[in-house]
Amino acid sequence: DYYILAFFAKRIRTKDGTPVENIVAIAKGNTIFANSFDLYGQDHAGVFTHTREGAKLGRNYLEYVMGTPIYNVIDAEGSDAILNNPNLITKSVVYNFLHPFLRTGLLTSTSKKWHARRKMLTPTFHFNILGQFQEIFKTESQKFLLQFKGQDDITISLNEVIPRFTLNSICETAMGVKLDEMAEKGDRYRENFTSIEECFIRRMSNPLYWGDTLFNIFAAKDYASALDVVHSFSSEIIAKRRILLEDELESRRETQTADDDLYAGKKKRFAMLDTLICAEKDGLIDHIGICEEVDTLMFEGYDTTSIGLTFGLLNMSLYADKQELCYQEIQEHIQDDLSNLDISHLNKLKYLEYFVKETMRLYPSVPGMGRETVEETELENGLILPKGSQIVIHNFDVHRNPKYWDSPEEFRPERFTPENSQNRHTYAYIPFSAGQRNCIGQKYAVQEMKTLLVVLLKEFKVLPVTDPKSIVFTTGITLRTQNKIQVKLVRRK
Ligand code: HEM
Repeated sequence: DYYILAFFAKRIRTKDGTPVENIVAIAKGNTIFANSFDLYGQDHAGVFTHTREGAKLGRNYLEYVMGTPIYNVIDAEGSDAILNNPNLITKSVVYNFLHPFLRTGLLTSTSKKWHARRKMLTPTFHFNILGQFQEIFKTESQKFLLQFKGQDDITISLNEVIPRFTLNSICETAMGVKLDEMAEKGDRYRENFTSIEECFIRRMSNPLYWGDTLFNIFAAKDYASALDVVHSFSSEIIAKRRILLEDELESRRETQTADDDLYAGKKKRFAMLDTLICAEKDGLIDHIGICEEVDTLMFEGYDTTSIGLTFGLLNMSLYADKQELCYQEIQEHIQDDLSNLDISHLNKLKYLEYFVKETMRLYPSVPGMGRETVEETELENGLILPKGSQIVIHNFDVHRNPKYWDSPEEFRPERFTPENSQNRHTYAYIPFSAGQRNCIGQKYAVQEMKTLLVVLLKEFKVLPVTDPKSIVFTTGITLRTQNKIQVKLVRRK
Protein backbone atom coordinates (compact mmCIF):
# COMPACT_ATOMS: atom_id res chain seq x y z
CA ASP A 1 0.00 0.00 0.00
CA TYR A 2 2.95 2.32 0.52
CA TYR A 3 5.75 3.54 -1.70
CA ILE A 4 8.38 3.10 0.98
CA LEU A 5 11.29 4.86 -0.74
CA ALA A 6 9.09 7.85 -1.46
CA PHE A 7 9.03 8.39 2.31
CA PHE A 8 6.04 6.12 2.86
CA ALA A 9 3.72 7.72 0.33
CA LYS A 10 0.36 5.98 0.29
CA ARG A 11 -0.09 4.51 -3.18
CA ILE A 12 -2.82 5.47 -5.61
CA ARG A 13 -4.74 2.32 -6.55
CA THR A 14 -7.58 1.29 -8.83
CA LYS A 15 -11.15 0.48 -7.92
CA ASP A 16 -11.06 -2.97 -9.52
CA GLY A 17 -7.54 -3.83 -8.38
CA THR A 18 -6.02 -3.79 -11.88
CA PRO A 19 -2.60 -2.12 -12.28
CA VAL A 20 -2.73 1.70 -12.22
CA GLU A 21 -0.60 1.69 -15.36
CA ASN A 22 -3.75 0.65 -17.25
CA ILE A 23 -5.17 4.09 -16.50
CA VAL A 24 -2.21 6.43 -16.02
CA ALA A 25 1.53 6.56 -16.60
CA ILE A 26 4.01 6.57 -13.74
CA ALA A 27 6.79 9.16 -13.96
CA LYS A 28 10.21 7.70 -13.26
CA GLY A 29 12.04 9.65 -10.57
CA ASN A 30 15.59 10.99 -10.77
CA THR A 31 16.70 9.23 -7.57
CA ILE A 32 15.73 6.03 -5.75
CA PHE A 33 13.39 8.17 -3.65
CA ALA A 34 10.83 8.21 -6.47
CA ASN A 35 10.18 11.83 -7.52
CA SER A 36 11.03 13.36 -4.14
CA PHE A 37 14.10 15.23 -5.29
CA ASP A 38 13.31 15.76 -8.96
CA LEU A 39 13.01 19.51 -8.50
CA TYR A 40 15.77 19.89 -5.95
CA GLY A 41 18.32 22.51 -7.02
CA GLN A 42 16.48 23.30 -10.26
CA ASP A 43 16.28 26.93 -11.28
CA HIS A 44 13.00 28.44 -12.45
CA ALA A 45 13.52 27.37 -16.04
CA GLY A 46 14.46 23.86 -14.88
CA VAL A 47 11.23 23.53 -12.91
CA PHE A 48 9.25 24.54 -15.98
CA THR A 49 11.11 22.13 -18.28
CA HIS A 50 10.77 19.28 -15.79
CA THR A 51 7.02 19.76 -15.72
CA ARG A 52 6.83 19.65 -19.51
CA GLU A 53 8.84 16.41 -19.53
CA GLY A 54 5.96 14.78 -17.65
CA ALA A 55 3.57 15.65 -20.46
CA LYS A 56 5.78 13.72 -22.87
CA LEU A 57 4.48 10.54 -21.24
CA GLY A 58 1.42 11.25 -23.39
CA ARG A 59 -1.20 10.66 -20.71
CA ASN A 60 -2.08 11.62 -17.16
CA TYR A 61 0.65 10.48 -14.81
CA LEU A 62 1.52 9.82 -11.18
CA GLU A 63 4.45 10.99 -9.13
CA TYR A 64 5.38 10.18 -5.54
CA VAL A 65 7.08 12.97 -3.64
CA MET A 66 8.09 13.02 0.04
CA GLY A 67 5.28 10.88 1.36
CA THR A 68 2.71 12.32 -1.04
CA PRO A 69 1.08 10.89 -4.16
CA ILE A 70 0.57 13.38 -6.98
CA TYR A 71 -1.92 12.88 -9.81
CA ASN A 72 -0.94 15.00 -12.84
CA VAL A 73 -3.63 15.73 -15.40
CA ILE A 74 -2.86 16.69 -19.00
CA ASP A 75 -6.13 15.80 -20.73
CA ALA A 76 -9.60 17.30 -20.97
CA GLU A 77 -11.46 14.29 -19.57
CA GLY A 78 -9.28 14.25 -16.47
CA SER A 79 -9.67 18.02 -16.01
CA ASP A 80 -13.45 17.73 -16.32
CA ALA A 81 -13.58 14.98 -13.70
CA ILE A 82 -11.51 16.98 -11.20
CA LEU A 83 -12.92 20.45 -11.75
CA ASN A 84 -16.51 19.26 -11.53
CA ASN A 85 -16.06 17.10 -8.46
CA PRO A 86 -17.76 19.00 -5.59
CA ASN A 87 -15.44 17.28 -3.09
CA LEU A 88 -12.32 18.63 -4.79
CA ILE A 89 -12.42 22.33 -4.02
CA THR A 90 -9.49 22.42 -1.58
CA LYS A 91 -6.32 23.80 -3.08
CA SER A 92 -3.08 21.84 -3.02
CA VAL A 93 -0.19 22.31 -0.62
CA VAL A 94 1.75 24.69 -2.90
CA TYR A 95 -0.96 27.31 -2.37
CA ASN A 96 0.13 27.32 1.29
CA PHE A 97 3.34 28.93 0.06
CA LEU A 98 1.20 31.91 -0.90
CA HIS A 99 -0.32 32.25 2.57
CA PRO A 100 2.27 34.75 3.87
CA PHE A 101 1.28 36.97 0.93
CA LEU A 102 -2.44 36.32 0.39
CA ARG A 103 -3.35 34.60 3.64
CA THR A 104 -6.59 32.77 2.93
CA GLY A 105 -8.45 34.92 0.44
CA LEU A 106 -10.72 33.69 -2.35
CA LEU A 107 -7.92 31.97 -4.27
CA THR A 108 -6.41 30.07 -1.35
CA SER A 109 -9.31 29.47 1.08
CA THR A 110 -11.62 26.48 1.15
CA SER A 111 -14.92 25.14 2.57
CA LYS A 112 -17.29 27.55 4.31
CA LYS A 113 -14.93 30.51 4.22
CA TRP A 114 -14.45 30.18 0.46
CA HIS A 115 -18.22 29.76 -0.13
CA ALA A 116 -19.03 32.87 1.90
CA ARG A 117 -16.40 35.01 0.19
CA ARG A 118 -17.34 33.78 -3.28
CA LYS A 119 -20.98 34.66 -2.57
CA MET A 120 -19.93 38.09 -1.33
CA LEU A 121 -17.73 38.90 -4.33
CA THR A 122 -19.69 37.33 -7.22
CA PRO A 123 -22.09 40.30 -7.60
CA THR A 124 -19.12 42.64 -7.93
CA PHE A 125 -18.35 41.08 -11.31
CA HIS A 126 -21.91 41.68 -12.55
CA PHE A 127 -22.41 42.95 -16.08
CA ASN A 128 -23.47 46.39 -14.80
CA ILE A 129 -20.31 46.80 -12.77
CA LEU A 130 -18.13 45.71 -15.69
CA GLY A 131 -20.01 48.23 -17.85
CA GLN A 132 -19.03 50.98 -15.40
CA PHE A 133 -15.38 49.90 -15.64
CA GLN A 134 -15.24 50.28 -19.40
CA GLU A 135 -14.61 54.03 -19.28
CA ILE A 136 -11.69 53.41 -16.92
CA PHE A 137 -10.17 50.73 -19.18
CA LYS A 138 -10.49 53.10 -22.11
CA THR A 139 -8.91 56.05 -20.27
CA GLU A 140 -6.09 53.90 -18.88
CA SER A 141 -5.43 52.53 -22.38
CA GLN A 142 -5.21 56.06 -23.77
CA LYS A 143 -2.92 57.02 -20.89
CA PHE A 144 -0.77 54.00 -21.74
CA LEU A 145 -0.31 55.33 -25.29
CA LEU A 146 0.47 58.86 -24.08
CA GLN A 147 3.89 57.67 -22.94
CA PHE A 148 4.79 57.24 -26.64
CA LYS A 149 3.58 60.72 -27.64
CA GLY A 150 5.72 62.32 -30.32
CA GLN A 151 7.41 59.03 -31.23
CA ASP A 152 6.63 57.37 -34.54
CA ASP A 153 8.41 54.18 -33.86
CA ILE A 154 9.56 52.77 -30.60
CA THR A 155 10.74 49.42 -29.27
CA ILE A 156 9.13 48.47 -25.98
CA SER A 157 9.72 45.71 -23.44
CA LEU A 158 6.25 44.41 -22.79
CA ASN A 159 7.11 42.82 -19.44
CA GLU A 160 8.04 46.29 -18.22
CA VAL A 161 5.32 48.55 -19.57
CA ILE A 162 2.22 46.35 -19.49
CA PRO A 163 2.15 45.48 -15.76
CA ARG A 164 1.97 49.15 -14.88
CA PHE A 165 -1.15 49.49 -17.06
CA THR A 166 -2.86 46.45 -15.54
CA LEU A 167 -2.00 47.46 -11.96
CA ASN A 168 -3.40 50.95 -12.56
CA SER A 169 -6.54 49.40 -14.04
CA ILE A 170 -7.25 46.96 -11.21
CA CYS A 171 -6.65 49.63 -8.57
CA GLU A 172 -8.95 52.12 -10.19
CA THR A 173 -11.72 49.68 -11.11
CA ALA A 174 -11.85 47.12 -8.32
CA MET A 175 -10.42 49.28 -5.56
CA GLY A 176 -11.77 52.68 -6.60
CA VAL A 177 -8.37 54.34 -6.05
CA LYS A 178 -6.38 56.08 -8.80
CA LEU A 179 -2.70 55.26 -8.64
CA ASP A 180 -1.62 58.55 -10.20
CA GLU A 181 -0.08 60.01 -7.06
CA MET A 182 0.95 56.56 -5.86
CA ALA A 183 2.68 55.53 -9.09
CA GLU A 184 6.05 54.98 -7.45
CA LYS A 185 4.53 52.88 -4.71
CA GLY A 186 2.84 50.83 -7.40
CA ASP A 187 6.23 50.26 -9.04
CA ARG A 188 7.70 49.16 -5.71
CA TYR A 189 4.75 46.81 -5.18
CA ARG A 190 5.53 45.13 -8.50
CA GLU A 191 9.26 44.94 -7.84
CA ASN A 192 8.75 43.33 -4.45
CA PHE A 193 6.23 40.95 -5.84
CA THR A 194 9.12 39.35 -7.75
CA SER A 195 10.79 38.51 -4.46
CA ILE A 196 7.60 36.88 -3.19
CA GLU A 197 7.54 34.77 -6.31
CA GLU A 198 11.16 33.75 -5.64
CA CYS A 199 10.06 32.55 -2.25
CA PHE A 200 7.26 30.50 -3.81
CA ILE A 201 9.65 28.69 -6.19
CA ARG A 202 12.28 28.21 -3.50
CA ARG A 203 9.74 26.37 -1.36
CA MET A 204 8.36 24.41 -4.27
CA SER A 205 11.76 23.07 -5.30
CA ASN A 206 12.98 22.24 -1.80
CA PRO A 207 10.90 19.66 0.07
CA LEU A 208 12.53 20.73 3.35
CA TYR A 209 10.66 24.02 3.08
CA TRP A 210 7.25 22.54 2.34
CA GLY A 211 6.25 22.71 5.97
CA ASP A 212 6.20 26.08 7.75
CA THR A 213 8.54 25.18 10.62
CA LEU A 214 11.90 24.95 8.84
CA PHE A 215 10.90 27.63 6.39
CA ASN A 216 10.03 30.06 9.18
CA ILE A 217 13.28 29.36 11.02
CA PHE A 218 15.71 29.51 8.08
CA ALA A 219 14.18 31.37 5.14
CA ALA A 220 11.15 33.50 6.00
CA LYS A 221 13.29 36.48 7.05
CA ASP A 222 14.61 36.80 3.47
CA TYR A 223 11.17 37.83 2.30
CA ALA A 224 9.90 39.85 5.27
CA SER A 225 10.68 43.24 3.79
CA ALA A 226 9.08 42.39 0.42
CA LEU A 227 5.93 41.25 2.19
CA ASP A 228 5.94 44.43 4.18
CA VAL A 229 6.04 46.53 1.00
CA VAL A 230 3.18 44.72 -0.74
CA HIS A 231 1.01 44.63 2.36
CA SER A 232 1.65 48.32 3.11
CA PHE A 233 0.63 49.16 -0.44
CA SER A 234 -2.67 47.30 -0.20
CA SER A 235 -3.32 48.73 3.29
CA GLU A 236 -2.84 52.23 1.94
CA ILE A 237 -5.31 51.50 -0.87
CA ILE A 238 -7.87 50.26 1.64
CA ALA A 239 -7.38 53.28 3.91
CA LYS A 240 -7.77 55.67 0.97
CA ARG A 241 -10.90 53.97 -0.24
CA ARG A 242 -12.48 53.98 3.20
CA ILE A 243 -12.30 57.77 3.19
CA LEU A 244 -13.51 58.14 -0.42
CA LEU A 245 -16.41 55.74 0.16
CA GLU A 246 -17.54 57.56 3.30
CA ASP A 247 -17.66 60.78 1.26
CA GLU A 248 -19.63 59.06 -1.51
CA LEU A 249 -22.09 57.48 0.91
CA GLU A 250 -22.55 60.84 2.59
CA SER A 251 -23.47 62.49 -0.67
CA ARG A 252 -25.77 59.58 -1.54
CA ARG A 253 -27.47 59.89 1.85
CA GLU A 254 -28.25 63.46 1.01
CA THR A 255 -29.96 62.50 -2.25
CA GLN A 256 -31.48 59.13 -1.35
CA THR A 257 -35.19 58.41 -1.32
CA ALA A 258 -36.95 56.48 1.45
CA ASP A 259 -36.74 53.04 -0.13
CA ASP A 260 -33.15 53.19 -1.36
CA ASP A 261 -31.02 50.61 0.36
CA LEU A 262 -27.77 52.38 1.01
CA TYR A 263 -25.52 49.36 1.36
CA ALA A 264 -27.18 46.75 -0.87
CA GLY A 265 -27.00 49.47 -3.50
CA LYS A 266 -30.34 49.15 -5.23
CA LYS A 267 -29.54 52.25 -7.24
CA LYS A 268 -25.93 51.48 -7.94
CA ARG A 269 -24.03 48.27 -7.33
CA PHE A 270 -20.79 48.58 -5.44
CA ALA A 271 -17.40 47.69 -6.90
CA MET A 272 -15.21 45.14 -5.16
CA LEU A 273 -13.49 46.96 -2.34
CA ASP A 274 -16.63 48.96 -1.55
CA THR A 275 -18.60 45.73 -1.28
CA LEU A 276 -16.05 44.41 1.21
CA ILE A 277 -16.14 47.60 3.28
CA CYS A 278 -19.93 47.51 3.32
CA ALA A 279 -19.86 43.83 4.31
CA GLU A 280 -17.59 44.80 7.21
CA LYS A 281 -20.25 47.22 8.43
CA ASP A 282 -22.70 44.29 8.39
CA GLY A 283 -20.27 42.16 10.41
CA LEU A 284 -19.71 39.71 7.54
CA ILE A 285 -15.96 40.27 7.22
CA ASP A 286 -13.25 41.92 9.34
CA HIS A 287 -10.32 44.14 8.41
CA ILE A 288 -7.94 41.20 7.93
CA GLY A 289 -10.53 39.58 5.65
CA ILE A 290 -10.65 42.74 3.56
CA CYS A 291 -6.84 42.73 3.31
CA GLU A 292 -6.89 39.08 2.18
CA GLU A 293 -9.33 39.80 -0.62
CA VAL A 294 -7.68 43.04 -1.72
CA ASP A 295 -4.28 41.32 -1.93
CA THR A 296 -5.87 38.42 -3.83
CA LEU A 297 -7.82 40.55 -6.29
CA MET A 298 -4.92 42.90 -6.87
CA PHE A 299 -2.44 40.09 -7.56
CA GLU A 300 -4.86 38.02 -9.66
CA GLY A 301 -6.19 41.08 -11.40
CA TYR A 302 -2.93 42.66 -12.48
CA ASP A 303 -0.47 39.84 -13.05
CA THR A 304 -2.62 37.48 -15.11
CA THR A 305 -3.94 40.08 -17.53
CA SER A 306 -0.48 41.55 -18.00
CA ILE A 307 0.79 38.14 -19.14
CA GLY A 308 -2.20 37.78 -21.47
CA LEU A 309 -1.49 41.18 -23.01
CA THR A 310 2.24 40.58 -23.28
CA PHE A 311 1.74 37.41 -25.29
CA GLY A 312 -1.20 38.96 -27.17
CA LEU A 313 1.05 41.76 -28.43
CA LEU A 314 3.90 39.36 -29.11
CA ASN A 315 1.53 37.36 -31.33
CA MET A 316 0.30 40.54 -33.03
CA SER A 317 3.94 41.27 -33.91
CA LEU A 318 4.63 37.74 -35.16
CA TYR A 319 1.52 37.27 -37.30
CA ALA A 320 1.12 40.40 -39.39
CA ASP A 321 -1.72 38.92 -41.47
CA LYS A 322 -3.75 38.09 -38.36
CA GLN A 323 -2.99 41.49 -36.86
CA GLU A 324 -4.36 43.03 -40.04
CA LEU A 325 -7.60 41.00 -39.70
CA CYS A 326 -7.98 42.31 -36.14
CA TYR A 327 -7.29 45.86 -37.31
CA GLN A 328 -9.82 45.71 -40.16
CA GLU A 329 -12.47 44.41 -37.80
CA ILE A 330 -11.71 47.18 -35.31
CA GLN A 331 -11.95 49.79 -38.06
CA GLU A 332 -15.31 48.39 -39.09
CA HIS A 333 -16.86 48.51 -35.62
CA ILE A 334 -15.06 51.07 -33.47
CA GLN A 335 -15.06 54.77 -34.22
CA ASP A 336 -11.74 56.58 -34.37
CA ASP A 337 -12.59 58.77 -31.38
CA LEU A 338 -13.39 55.55 -29.43
CA SER A 339 -16.77 57.01 -28.45
CA ASN A 340 -18.53 53.68 -29.06
CA LEU A 341 -15.88 51.53 -27.39
CA ASP A 342 -18.33 49.91 -24.96
CA ILE A 343 -18.99 46.27 -24.04
CA SER A 344 -21.55 45.74 -26.78
CA HIS A 345 -19.09 46.90 -29.45
CA LEU A 346 -16.24 44.92 -27.93
CA ASN A 347 -18.47 41.86 -28.27
CA LYS A 348 -18.69 42.45 -32.02
CA LEU A 349 -14.94 41.98 -32.38
CA LYS A 350 -15.11 38.24 -32.96
CA TYR A 351 -11.77 37.76 -34.66
CA LEU A 352 -10.01 39.68 -31.90
CA GLU A 353 -11.71 37.36 -29.43
CA TYR A 354 -10.41 34.25 -31.25
CA PHE A 355 -6.99 35.89 -31.30
CA VAL A 356 -7.03 36.46 -27.54
CA LYS A 357 -8.30 32.92 -26.94
CA GLU A 358 -5.59 31.39 -29.08
CA THR A 359 -3.02 33.46 -27.19
CA MET A 360 -4.31 32.13 -23.87
CA ARG A 361 -4.31 28.59 -25.25
CA LEU A 362 -0.61 28.70 -26.06
CA TYR A 363 0.38 30.94 -23.17
CA PRO A 364 -2.06 30.45 -20.30
CA SER A 365 -1.21 33.01 -17.59
CA VAL A 366 -1.95 30.32 -15.01
CA PRO A 367 -0.20 27.25 -16.46
CA GLY A 368 -1.23 24.85 -13.71
CA MET A 369 -3.81 24.47 -10.92
CA GLY A 370 -3.69 22.29 -7.84
CA ARG A 371 -6.14 20.45 -5.61
CA GLU A 372 -5.83 18.24 -2.55
CA THR A 373 -8.06 15.34 -1.59
CA VAL A 374 -9.48 15.90 1.91
CA GLU A 375 -10.67 12.30 2.04
CA GLU A 376 -10.06 9.15 0.01
CA THR A 377 -11.51 10.00 -3.40
CA GLU A 378 -12.62 7.73 -6.19
CA LEU A 379 -12.42 9.23 -9.67
CA GLU A 380 -14.54 8.46 -12.73
CA ASN A 381 -11.59 6.75 -14.43
CA GLY A 382 -11.38 4.19 -11.61
CA LEU A 383 -8.42 5.64 -9.72
CA ILE A 384 -8.64 5.84 -5.95
CA LEU A 385 -6.66 8.75 -4.51
CA PRO A 386 -5.76 8.45 -0.83
CA LYS A 387 -6.54 11.32 1.52
CA GLY A 388 -3.92 14.08 1.19
CA SER A 389 -3.10 13.31 -2.46
CA GLN A 390 -2.14 16.29 -4.56
CA ILE A 391 -3.70 16.86 -7.98
CA VAL A 392 -2.17 19.13 -10.59
CA ILE A 393 -4.07 20.10 -13.72
CA HIS A 394 -1.50 21.30 -16.24
CA ASN A 395 -3.50 23.73 -18.39
CA PHE A 396 -0.34 24.41 -20.39
CA ASP A 397 -0.19 20.78 -21.47
CA VAL A 398 -3.95 20.28 -21.85
CA HIS A 399 -3.88 23.25 -24.25
CA ARG A 400 -1.13 21.62 -26.31
CA ASN A 401 -2.42 18.08 -26.15
CA PRO A 402 -2.53 16.75 -29.76
CA LYS A 403 -5.61 14.73 -28.85
CA TYR A 404 -7.65 17.95 -29.17
CA TRP A 405 -5.39 20.33 -31.06
CA ASP A 406 -4.13 19.68 -34.54
CA SER A 407 -0.51 21.00 -34.87
CA PRO A 408 -0.77 22.37 -31.32
CA GLU A 409 2.30 24.60 -31.54
CA GLU A 410 0.82 26.63 -34.41
CA PHE A 411 -0.90 29.92 -33.71
CA ARG A 412 -4.31 29.74 -35.40
CA PRO A 413 -7.11 31.92 -33.98
CA GLU A 414 -9.53 30.24 -36.42
CA ARG A 415 -9.57 27.21 -34.13
CA PHE A 416 -12.08 29.12 -32.03
CA THR A 417 -14.77 29.82 -34.64
CA PRO A 418 -18.02 28.11 -33.60
CA GLU A 419 -17.70 25.56 -36.45
CA ASN A 420 -14.16 24.64 -35.50
CA SER A 421 -14.93 24.41 -31.79
CA GLN A 422 -18.11 22.38 -31.85
CA ASN A 423 -16.58 18.91 -31.75
CA ARG A 424 -13.86 19.72 -29.28
CA HIS A 425 -14.07 18.67 -25.62
CA THR A 426 -15.02 21.81 -23.62
CA TYR A 427 -12.28 21.14 -21.08
CA ALA A 428 -9.56 21.06 -23.75
CA TYR A 429 -9.47 24.83 -23.21
CA ILE A 430 -9.41 25.94 -19.58
CA PRO A 431 -7.32 29.13 -19.21
CA PHE A 432 -9.77 30.36 -16.56
CA SER A 433 -10.25 26.94 -14.98
CA ALA A 434 -13.86 25.69 -14.80
CA GLY A 435 -16.42 24.43 -12.33
CA GLN A 436 -17.05 25.93 -8.91
CA ARG A 437 -13.58 27.40 -8.48
CA ASN A 438 -13.32 28.96 -11.89
CA CYS A 439 -11.86 32.42 -12.35
CA ILE A 440 -14.22 35.01 -10.96
CA GLY A 441 -12.55 37.72 -13.06
CA GLN A 442 -12.62 36.14 -16.51
CA LYS A 443 -15.04 38.60 -18.14
CA TYR A 444 -13.21 41.49 -16.53
CA ALA A 445 -9.92 40.15 -17.90
CA VAL A 446 -11.09 39.72 -21.49
CA GLN A 447 -12.75 43.13 -21.49
CA GLU A 448 -9.59 44.83 -20.23
CA MET A 449 -7.29 43.00 -22.64
CA LYS A 450 -9.51 43.64 -25.65
CA THR A 451 -9.81 47.33 -24.79
CA LEU A 452 -6.06 47.94 -24.68
CA LEU A 453 -5.55 45.96 -27.90
CA VAL A 454 -8.21 48.01 -29.70
CA VAL A 455 -6.85 51.35 -28.53
CA LEU A 456 -3.29 50.36 -29.36
CA LEU A 457 -3.98 48.81 -32.77
CA LYS A 458 -5.92 51.88 -33.89
CA GLU A 459 -2.82 53.98 -33.32
CA PHE A 460 0.09 51.61 -34.00
CA LYS A 461 1.21 48.68 -36.09
CA VAL A 462 2.98 46.08 -33.99
CA LEU A 463 6.21 44.69 -35.51
CA PRO A 464 8.37 41.81 -34.32
CA VAL A 465 11.55 42.18 -32.27
CA THR A 466 11.74 39.11 -30.04
CA ASP A 467 12.32 35.81 -31.79
CA PRO A 468 9.80 33.38 -30.27
CA LYS A 469 12.42 30.60 -30.46
CA SER A 470 14.58 32.55 -28.01
CA ILE A 471 11.91 32.58 -25.31
CA VAL A 472 12.80 30.53 -22.25
CA PHE A 473 9.79 29.84 -20.04
CA THR A 474 10.22 29.68 -16.32
CA THR A 475 7.92 28.62 -13.52
CA GLY A 476 6.58 31.35 -11.33
CA ILE A 477 3.29 31.69 -9.54
CA THR A 478 2.15 32.45 -13.06
CA LEU A 479 3.74 31.91 -16.50
CA ARG A 480 7.11 33.68 -16.74
CA THR A 481 9.90 34.04 -19.24
CA GLN A 482 13.61 34.44 -18.60
CA ASN A 483 13.97 37.02 -21.36
CA LYS A 484 12.26 40.32 -21.99
CA ILE A 485 9.56 40.22 -24.64
CA GLN A 486 9.86 43.14 -26.99
CA VAL A 487 7.89 44.50 -29.91
CA LYS A 488 8.22 47.58 -32.09
CA LEU A 489 5.33 50.02 -32.35
CA VAL A 490 5.08 51.99 -35.59
CA ARG A 491 2.55 54.79 -35.72
CA ARG A 492 -0.10 54.38 -38.41
CA LYS A 493 -0.33 57.29 -40.84
C1 HEM B 1 -6.05 36.54 -18.35
C2 HEM B 1 -6.45 36.74 -17.13
C3 HEM B 1 -6.76 35.70 -16.11
C4 HEM B 1 -6.52 34.36 -16.13
C5 HEM B 1 -5.87 33.54 -17.24
C6 HEM B 1 -7.02 33.81 -14.89
C7 HEM B 1 -7.00 32.48 -14.56
C8 HEM B 1 -7.48 31.96 -13.38
C9 HEM B 1 -7.45 30.57 -13.04
C10 HEM B 1 -6.90 29.46 -13.92
C11 HEM B 1 -8.01 30.44 -11.82
C12 HEM B 1 -8.16 29.15 -11.02
C13 HEM B 1 -6.94 29.05 -10.17
C14 HEM B 1 -6.85 27.79 -9.39
O1 HEM B 1 -7.73 26.94 -9.37
O2 HEM B 1 -5.83 27.67 -8.74
C15 HEM B 1 -8.38 31.75 -11.37
C16 HEM B 1 -8.96 32.02 -10.17
C17 HEM B 1 -9.24 33.29 -9.72
N1 HEM B 1 -9.11 34.46 -10.44
FE1 HEM B 1 -8.42 34.63 -12.32
N2 HEM B 1 -7.52 34.83 -14.14
C18 HEM B 1 -7.40 35.99 -14.84
C19 HEM B 1 -7.80 37.24 -14.44
C20 HEM B 1 -8.38 37.53 -13.24
C21 HEM B 1 -8.82 38.84 -12.83
C22 HEM B 1 -8.76 40.08 -13.71
C23 HEM B 1 -9.29 38.73 -11.55
C24 HEM B 1 -9.87 39.76 -10.66
C25 HEM B 1 -10.16 40.98 -10.99
C26 HEM B 1 -9.15 37.34 -11.16
C27 HEM B 1 -9.50 36.84 -9.94
C28 HEM B 1 -9.46 35.50 -9.62
C29 HEM B 1 -9.84 34.99 -8.32
C30 HEM B 1 -10.28 35.81 -7.12
C31 HEM B 1 -9.71 33.59 -8.38
C32 HEM B 1 -10.04 32.58 -7.30
C33 HEM B 1 -11.49 32.18 -7.52
C34 HEM B 1 -12.01 31.14 -6.54
O3 HEM B 1 -11.27 30.23 -6.17
O4 HEM B 1 -13.18 31.26 -6.19
N3 HEM B 1 -8.61 36.65 -12.21
N4 HEM B 1 -8.05 32.67 -12.35
